[in-house]
Amino acid sequence: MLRAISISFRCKKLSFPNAYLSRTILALRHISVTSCPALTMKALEHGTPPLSDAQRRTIYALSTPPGKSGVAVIRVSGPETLGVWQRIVRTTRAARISQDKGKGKDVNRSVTKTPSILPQPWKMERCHIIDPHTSEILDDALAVFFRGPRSFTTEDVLELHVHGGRAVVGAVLTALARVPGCRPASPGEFTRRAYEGGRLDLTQVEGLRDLVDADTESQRRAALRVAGGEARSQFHALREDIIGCLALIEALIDFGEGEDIEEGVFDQARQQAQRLRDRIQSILSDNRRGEIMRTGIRLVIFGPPNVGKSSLLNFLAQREAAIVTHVPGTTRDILELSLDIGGLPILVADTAGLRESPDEVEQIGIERARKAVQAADASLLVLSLSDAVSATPSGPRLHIPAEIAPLVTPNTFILLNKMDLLPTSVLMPTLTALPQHGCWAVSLASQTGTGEFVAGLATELQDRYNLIQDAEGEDTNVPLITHARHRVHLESALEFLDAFLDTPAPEDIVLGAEELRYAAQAVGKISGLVDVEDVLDAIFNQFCIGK
Ligand SMILES: Nc1nc2c(ncn2[C@@H]2O[C@H](COP(=O)(O)OP(=O)(O)OP(=O)(O)O)[C@@H](O)[C@H]2O)c(=O)[nH]1
Ligand SMILES: [Mg+2]
Repeated sequence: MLRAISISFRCKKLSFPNAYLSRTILALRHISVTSCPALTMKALEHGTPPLSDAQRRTIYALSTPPGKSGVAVIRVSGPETLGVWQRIVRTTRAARISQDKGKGKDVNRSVTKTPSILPQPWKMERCHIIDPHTSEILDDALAVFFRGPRSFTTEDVLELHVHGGRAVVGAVLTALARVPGCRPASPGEFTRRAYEGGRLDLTQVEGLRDLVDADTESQRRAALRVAGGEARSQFHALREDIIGCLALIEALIDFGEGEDIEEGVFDQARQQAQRLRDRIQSILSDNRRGEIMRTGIRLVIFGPPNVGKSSLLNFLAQREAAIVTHVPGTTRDILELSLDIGGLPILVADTAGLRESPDEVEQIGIERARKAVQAADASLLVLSLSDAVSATPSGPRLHIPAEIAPLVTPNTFILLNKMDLLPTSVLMPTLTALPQHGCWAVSLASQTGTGEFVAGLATELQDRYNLIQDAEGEDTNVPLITHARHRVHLESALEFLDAFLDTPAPEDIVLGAEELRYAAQAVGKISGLVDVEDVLDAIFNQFCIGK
């Protein structure tokens, strides 16, 4: 139908004879009649061409998860929202008003018979939802009208809080489909309208999505900050400063130093660019903390066979996720689980025990385990305490098998398991000789020391990812970058600033200005201020319908 309309417009522009035009439109109508549902037929019978999706600008969707629930929220947004209210919402307020005027006796019975009255914006009202054709009551509900631009999408928005049964929701959605100008929303369309209306920038859109997806406390806190506009204002300030630097150079190009412009402006611009460069560099040197916190810290459990790696995974998951037997080489493939450890999102992976093995299948598993350790954000080496610690004249000494040693770094956490197998006389001096940080001794069989281990691991990870809260419970040293997309644009802004700083002397100032312009554009792309059409679909399509 869209194509039909655009062709007819083009025909008009080229001044085709009217007879030709009407034949074309008739033919196109025929196409739409054969390809469109009953609604189209009905519209044509009444002599009005059906509306295209683009024309039906008012969208609606169930915003709560489908299925049975106490309450379901249906959202409507767009220019026809008030029309929707008038057609399907009958408030008890309206009935009361008409009763006061002596036109009705019983408020409840007269609600649907009462003509609609305008909503009181931002106030929740008790109402009946009615079928616009039959006036049948579909539900006893609550409705709230948000008058644009003071709404989520910046358009008029209506929220219907109905009973969360499938039949109720289905009936209300069907009623909405019957209101002219309305169509179902596509995934993320409400948020996209909020973005297009200037209510949110792209970082806030991403923050909102992360908030919906947040599984742990740290993810929730980080997403809430971004959705609230913290990243938006910082990226905005950065872009403004680059533009300020560009303004100096533009002034030099237009007027020249010395005559109309005071001396030293070029040097001033260079110093400013250098400071901006350092600022971006320090934002980028965050060890990907923001991205890791959002997606989860990848922690790989590794070590020799039969030391209790799978037992550890099961303990952390609090269920029998992995197979545990006394046979060395039980685990072959990588088993990954998403867990919440001390409020941190952790993707824990159990791996095959590392050893020389003639078994082809086991060899593949071992190779996968090695690669997983190398690609991980953090790794945890599990050893059996009795095998790993040997007595030496200078005290107990930790022994790491030769095939595992290359994978161990100063950042590797160590868990010494099976401490129940060591006699107390040997255990006590061993425990006192262990490193103070990142090393724990436990018995997964008897669950001795496991509480200290989990708390210690969480603290170490919080330290490492620098997510420490201050006395007021606020996170300190919060990373600005939370998505790989931000990093890509900041890296290119850094390159443009470097290119500006490399521009030789004031002669090439025009080229230098161009570099600064690109740097500002790169930072602008993070917020969606320029030229980001290509990324919009990717970002909004990840939302569920109704968001
Ligand atoms: N005594 C004792 N036995 C344990 C402890 N933890 C695990 N085990 C036993 O050690 C054996 C091996 O445990 P797993 O968890 O399968 O060890 P794994 O490191 O995953 O072994 P692979 O998958 O073969 O690499 C099982 O029989 C467990 O019951 C412990 O703390 N003490
Ligand atoms: Mg195992």
